[in-house]
Amino acid sequence: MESVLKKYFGYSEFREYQKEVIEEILQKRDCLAVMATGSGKSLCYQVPPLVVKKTGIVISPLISLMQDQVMALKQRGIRAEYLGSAQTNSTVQSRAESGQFDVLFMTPEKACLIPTSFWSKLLKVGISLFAVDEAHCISEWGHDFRVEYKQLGKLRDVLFNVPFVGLTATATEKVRIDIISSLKLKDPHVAIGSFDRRNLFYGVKSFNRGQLFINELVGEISKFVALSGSTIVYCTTIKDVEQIFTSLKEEGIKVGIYHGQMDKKAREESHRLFIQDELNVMVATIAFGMGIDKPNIRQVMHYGCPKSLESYYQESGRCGRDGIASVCWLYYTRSDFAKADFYCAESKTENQRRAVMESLMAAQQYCLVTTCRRKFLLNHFGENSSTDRCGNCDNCIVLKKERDMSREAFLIMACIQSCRGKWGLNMPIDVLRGSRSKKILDAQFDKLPLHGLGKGYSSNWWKALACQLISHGYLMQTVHDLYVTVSVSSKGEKFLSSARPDYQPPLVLPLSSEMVDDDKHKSKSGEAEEFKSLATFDCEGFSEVEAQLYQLLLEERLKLARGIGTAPYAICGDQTIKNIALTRPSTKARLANIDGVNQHLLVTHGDHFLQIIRNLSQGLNLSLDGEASLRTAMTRKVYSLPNQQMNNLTPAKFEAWKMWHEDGLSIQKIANFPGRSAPIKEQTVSQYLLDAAQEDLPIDWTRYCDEVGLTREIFSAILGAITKVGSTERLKPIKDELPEDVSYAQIRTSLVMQNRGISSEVITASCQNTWNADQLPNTVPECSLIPTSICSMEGPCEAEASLKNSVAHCCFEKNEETAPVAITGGRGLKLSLVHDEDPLLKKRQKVSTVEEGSSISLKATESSIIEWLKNYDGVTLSDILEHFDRSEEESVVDLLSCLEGNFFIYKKNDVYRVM
Ligand SMILES: Nc1ncnc2c1ncn2[C@@H]1O[C@H](COP(=O)(O)OP(=O)(O)OP(=O)(O)O)[C@@H](O)[C@H]1O
Repeated sequence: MESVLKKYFGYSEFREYQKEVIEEILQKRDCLAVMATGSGKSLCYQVPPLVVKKTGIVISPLISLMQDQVMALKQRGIRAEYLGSAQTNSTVQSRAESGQFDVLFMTPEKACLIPTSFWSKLLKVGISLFAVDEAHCISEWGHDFRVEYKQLGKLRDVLFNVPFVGLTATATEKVRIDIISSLKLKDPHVAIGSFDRRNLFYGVKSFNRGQLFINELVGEISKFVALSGSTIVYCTTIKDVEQIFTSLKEEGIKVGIYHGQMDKKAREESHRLFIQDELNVMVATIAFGMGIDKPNIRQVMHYGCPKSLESYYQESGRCGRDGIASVCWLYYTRSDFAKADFYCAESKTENQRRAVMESLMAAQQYCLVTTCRRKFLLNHFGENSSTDRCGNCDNCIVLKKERDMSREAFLIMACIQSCRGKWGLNMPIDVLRGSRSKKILDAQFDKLPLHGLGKGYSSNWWKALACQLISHGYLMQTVHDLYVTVSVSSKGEKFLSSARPDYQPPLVLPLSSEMVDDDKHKSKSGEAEEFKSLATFDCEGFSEVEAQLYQLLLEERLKLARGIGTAPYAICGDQTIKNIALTRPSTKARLANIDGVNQHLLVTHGDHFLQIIRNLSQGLNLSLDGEASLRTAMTRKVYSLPNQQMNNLTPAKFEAWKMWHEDGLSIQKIANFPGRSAPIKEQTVSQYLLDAAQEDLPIDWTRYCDEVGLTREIFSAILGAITKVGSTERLKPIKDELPEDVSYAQIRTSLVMQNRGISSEVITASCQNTWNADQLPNTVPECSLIPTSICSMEGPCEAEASLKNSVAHCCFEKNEETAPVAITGGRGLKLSLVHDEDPLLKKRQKVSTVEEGSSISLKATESSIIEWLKNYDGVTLSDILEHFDRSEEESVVDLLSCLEGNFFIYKKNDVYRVM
């Protein structure tokens, strides 16, 4: 699974829920995945076909959506196609039935109408899964019910034994049950993710219709586009779409238009241009909907309140699908809330009308809340938010002004009560504002003592206050067929009973933006200032030139995409480009290591990318393979070899020694020094230093032992193992005598120290390892067996002394279930102190077990490494070095880089695996 993920998608980690769903599908279990938009549901059906190498069928509701997905999959080297009315290639169906595609998309109509012979032929070659994307369309309770989806359950009997998978981003419990029964899912694995889109900022503003506001909006959008990229502006009417489109166009912005009255061709063209980044902004009605699969939309604006919170969540959720910070702004006017009649027009029953009204009320409430908007949204979808302040919505980041509104609250609540709770908000507010309309006179509300007492505030101000009182539980709304009434709740009654016209208990409430505007507490420019920071490019961790490089790389990706007629995001995501701008890889191996770089990208465009990175970095004076902190701290020096004769010291070794000895760099820093074509292993650097020592160059042994983690105890154990083995010709038998966590670097160091007569006294006593005395290997032999050079050392260290008193020939073997077990009496048994929780050690253990007894020295070649790696589920570099012990570490590392760069192998957590 993981090699498929890296090879085809370029990612190194699965996201939450992906792995479990894929594993269940591979076990042939039916699944239902309810995961937020952009959470990565597609991967759940894209990976299994590539793992089992059998076609996966995916039902998708829209041709445009299928076409975009096919385009993106092809860019990853995945054999994908679609079947549906728009498919002009007549060979697709016959190629599909012989299993020539990894992923085959179909409309529900096509899946139901295609002859059964198609399925039987395909079943013969094998079907890995039958996935139904946007599965909520199956349910009449869902917001996008599609009658053709209902028929899909029939295929359950035809595709017996094929795992069925339903995927959706929005599903209430009712819809979930409907999906399971309609698709006839058998004991499905249900994965329900969070609806929280943490990378999305939510904000709401009220506005007054008119060109003045549109100009302001256009200004905001152009600032945003210049910094951050794609924006969608959703409008509630075609008139608004046209007006905003024209204004943006006049401003010189690359803008597209999309609505239901355009002809199909024009709509498709608009869609294509936006997807391919040829347009920066799309102004559209919600007709520009479900088919948008573009992951790098950075902003979704709603010009007008949407009809429900469900549709708002869906529409706003189209931004930031790649996980990068993105923003969702909703602009509303009070008149948006009076559209119930319009939205209810198509509802036939009272229940349906009530549902529409309730949805609209929830959207209205979302606009008006002064508390955390994310929490409000999540609560609406039945999910609890872990915090009251998300820190990523306007209400959380802009401190709302608060003030005591007890008098105003008293007035409106008392007035609602006086009007006997039979009205919506308009009547009591008109009464408070002193209206003498016919309705008021007829009801004799002009006689009420409260009449005219609220003249000082606008009608919208009172509505905003009422909304606050609703969300704080003082007032409540009741939905009737086509109207809503507002009444005082028991909490409100309590407040009223403890208040008098001249005294009210304090009631401090935050001022919503409408109230602030009305109160004239805040200037217009003040508000613009507050939100300015949100429309900035998210350049965390970027220097100014790196941000420049990022923009240039985006342009290069666009050019490349144009050249091959695809969307830039299909080549690689924005996050991948960010990582490239930050690390500026100089070799294919380094490029391959970047998250999001897949094999197809590397093979097809790798050289081109490397060339661009090199040129652009050079132009901007940025080093390649950069690590910000190191890069600024130092520049790479060129060392020349001293004149003296040093047969075994190559320039690379000498350079490493100089960097360590003279510049004081650690082994780790030298290994990762920027400017290398690829980082070398720390073991390689430590070996270089040992080689330098053998050439009589001075080494600070105390510092060196500290860096390679050689303690006196380990040193002593190694000497013991050397004596026991009786030869230093090969390191493996010595290593086998030692605990797993003793490294080759430590063994080599001990050998060189032994050769050069360096005493263990040089090792700082404080350099302790974690072995307990009773865990220490009891391999220290009788003193007489220790080679003279060791015996000549000045006095044994504490550990050596304690070892001498221990029982000889006692060792530990790894017990899979429990802690290490002591086994006595064995001869030459392996000693393996295993930390059970460390999976890497387990892997090494597996390898060394297999290798036991092997005494043939092997040389590494590309094919021998691959062949050998095939036998294991993950092997570390030291395993490889141990196995191919006739090859120099440096050349093994080079070979591995090469294999990695060509996607034959991949590395994760320092473990190598075959693709
Ligand atoms: N494991 C992963 N690591 C990094 N990125 C990922 C991973 N899985 C998916 N993505 C990326 O996340 C983005 C959204 O994924 P995807 O299109 O599958 O979302 P989705 O849940 O299907 O959304 P929607 O409901 O809108 O269809 C894509 O750009 C995808 O490449």
